[in-house]
Amino acid sequence: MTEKHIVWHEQSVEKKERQEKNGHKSCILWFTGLSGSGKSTIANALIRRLFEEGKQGYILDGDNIRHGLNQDLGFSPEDRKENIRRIGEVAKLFVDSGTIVATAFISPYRKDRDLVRQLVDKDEFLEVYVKCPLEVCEERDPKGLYEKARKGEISSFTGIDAPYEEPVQPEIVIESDKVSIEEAVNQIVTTLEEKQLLRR
Ligand SMILES: Nc1ncnc2c1ncn2[C@@H]1O[C@H](COP(=O)(O)OS(=O)(=O)O)[C@@H](OP(=O)(O)O)[C@H]1O
Ligand SMILES: Nc1ncnc2c1ncn2[C@@H]1O[C@H](COP(=O)(O)OP(=O)(O)O)[C@@H](O)[C@H]1O
Repeated sequence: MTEKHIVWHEQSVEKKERQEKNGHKSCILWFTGLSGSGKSTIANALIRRLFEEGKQGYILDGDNIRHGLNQDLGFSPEDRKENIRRIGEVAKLFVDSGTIVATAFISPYRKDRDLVRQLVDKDEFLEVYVKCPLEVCEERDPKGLYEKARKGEISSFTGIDAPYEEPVQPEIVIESDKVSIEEAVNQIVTTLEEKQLLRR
């Protein structure tokens, strides 16, 4: 690789100072799960709850990011890897800004998720597995994509003809076919409290 003449610049305001000002720690809540499992719905309900309690939160959502930052990427394993790598780097910047960032990407490959985990401190990454049987996701089919995938109109669709690797030791498991959206939010808030992330 050619030498890159670039130097890391420290900022005048540190992460710790931002966290102190916000009154809570910052972290990545990495939602993963099949399309239609409820990642986006639960992340939105959570960030709304945190917002109403005066906490700084933000969502990075698969569909939105693929409209802009990652519009050059498709759904091959290599493109999904690059998708997750870039999101990981962006999420890390949000952590540095003092924000609780919720990311809602299928992120089907364990290795790609683990690479993001390694980007931040140990207590700054929480994997949130939104577990939901394929049949339930397919029945929900909020965007009609499973139907298209079954008809062969979309190829390499996760759960149909592309793999999803379940997390091995996620910090949080939400069984979205068994708990309500509100219960899911409570479950995440409880974990954040237990890990002392909602305090300075
Ligand atoms: N082939 C294929 N496989 C899976 N998903 C597909 C595909 N094509 C389009 N979509 C739509 O894109 C959303 C998933 O994007 P992600 O960036 O989360 O995917 S990944 O993490 O890179 O695997 C996913 O959105 P969610 O339903 O929010 O998960 C789909 O709406
Ligand atoms: N307990 C639940 N948790 C999350 N979503 C649920 C739940 N029950 C039903 N749903 C519905 O399932 C769909 C999930 O879609 P979405 O949040 O876009 O999933 P994803 O982001 O994982 O693709 C939504 O239409 C949502 O209203």
